[in-house]
Amino acid sequence: MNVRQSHWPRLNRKSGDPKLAVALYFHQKTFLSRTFTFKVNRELGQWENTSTIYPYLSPEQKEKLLDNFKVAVQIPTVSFSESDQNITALQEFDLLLRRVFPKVFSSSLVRHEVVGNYSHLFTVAGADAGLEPYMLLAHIDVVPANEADGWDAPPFSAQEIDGFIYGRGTIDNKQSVMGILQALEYLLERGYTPRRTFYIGLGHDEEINGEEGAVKIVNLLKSRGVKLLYVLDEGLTIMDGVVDGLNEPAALIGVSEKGQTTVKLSVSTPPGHSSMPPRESSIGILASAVARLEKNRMPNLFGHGPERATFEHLAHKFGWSYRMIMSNLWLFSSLLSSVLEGQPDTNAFVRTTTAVTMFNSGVKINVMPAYAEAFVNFRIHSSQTVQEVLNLIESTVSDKRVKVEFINGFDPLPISSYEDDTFGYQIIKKSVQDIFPQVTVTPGICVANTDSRHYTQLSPDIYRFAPSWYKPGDSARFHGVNERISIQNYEEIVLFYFQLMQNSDVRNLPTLRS
Ligand SMILES: CCCCCCCC/C=C\CCCCCCCC(=O)N[C@@H](Cc1ccccc1)C(=O)O
Ligand SMILES: [Zn+2]
Ligand SMILES: [Zn+2]
Repeated sequence: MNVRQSHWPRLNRKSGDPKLAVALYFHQKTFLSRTFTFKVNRELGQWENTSTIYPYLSPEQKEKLLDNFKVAVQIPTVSFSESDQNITALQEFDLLLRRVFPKVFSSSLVRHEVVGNYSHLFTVAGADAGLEPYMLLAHIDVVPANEADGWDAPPFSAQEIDGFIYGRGTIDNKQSVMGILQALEYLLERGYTPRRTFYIGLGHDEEINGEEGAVKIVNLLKSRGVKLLYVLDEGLTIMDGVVDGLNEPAALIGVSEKGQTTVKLSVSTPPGHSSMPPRESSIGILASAVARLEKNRMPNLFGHGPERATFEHLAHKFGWSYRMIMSNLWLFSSLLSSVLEGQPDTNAFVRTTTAVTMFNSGVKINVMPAYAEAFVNFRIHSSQTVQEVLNLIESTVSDKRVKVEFINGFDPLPISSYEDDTFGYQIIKKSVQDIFPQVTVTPGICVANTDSRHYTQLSPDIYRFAPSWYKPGDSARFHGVNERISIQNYEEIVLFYFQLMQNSDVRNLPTLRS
């Protein structure tokens, strides 16, 4: 029997997962020499009987939450650069939050503080001060968007097309900002008193490093001696149809995020008349170096980081041909990793990526340029370090005329626990399964960075996930054109946070049935 039935009747559309553990031992030099366990979600035992408010939205609530979300998307809270943000929009956003979430801002249970001028910290007091608090994060700012790049609707219009709301921030990350507060608003309206204290941190500068928002919130919490049971921020999503051979949707909970480093390559040559050019120009030398970096990608490290666990958890969900490949990785690992490196999003999962993002040179068409520079941004796989990547860059560039300068960087983030007895991971997993019963939950690695990387001193268990649906073609919407979310998905997101806040109120996870 699925014991959750008694507490969440509607939510139990999925039957219990089968118990299955098959361990295969391989003897190759790569990760395949380690145990490869086909670990299927184990059904957890009896959940504590807390009084829960049923996750339901009335037609009026659906209409209201959509209106609120649209207005949020219409406010252009753009971070242009570290020194250029749309301050007026951030102020307007502050007023919006106060207007549309009256319960949150008036409840005696909620303390609201503005941090770093435009970020927000909410402390929601739990009835049992003995329980360790948790924290939900999201960010208000967005990257710039230009309609002329090919948007089907103006990027700050929140226009509705075929059941989708179009606009910058709809999946990065106003769906979480508004979804979290909307869920809390509805819970408070329905008389909810949390048992476990929780924090909500809404940063205003995530897209430009989070120094004024997340970093200041962390310092404030540290000064108060706060320790967090878990942290949940934006990050991975529900993947549907993105991975070849995987026929069911999978919610990937980011248990870590990649590191990154940016280097500047530059070449200086004597300037001169373009009618008597040297054999190689500064631009040509630099272009060759950049081309070598693009051509000689960083090694495919599939299996050396948490992506191995992703495939372990998903193995039983693949079609038979892929299952056979995964059951015989000693033979087929290079085949699988070459499939993964075939698409930009899955490629990002298996290696340190190389992105040439800026290239500048030249002043006049008949003057040989004295100087050329390029910036290359690397996102570092979990099993590598900044130093190792820098060494590989030097050996690939391998041209004394090209100066390689380290601009900034940080190593991949620690890997948070995703064990059966890890509170945060299991609560997020249960909340996903409550709202999305058709979805398999698995750990993953977040390929981009989030504000949560500033929280490592407050908690060892940091997760990066928001339940947006991610389908083929959607990778181009992040920071790209036609960013959008379906209306149904936004409602699901509100319900997910609604459920997460209540699920987090259990004192302990159920003990596992043997
Ligand atoms: C097996 C399946 C593999 C699928 C893998 C990949 C799927 C990718 C899905 C979603 C990715 C969304 C990432 C959302 C978070 C975006 C956050 C962001 O943009 N962060 C900025 C932060 C930053 C960092 C440093 C300087 C300035 C800003 C970023 O990382 O650039
Ligand atoms: Zn984001
Ligand atoms: Zn972003």
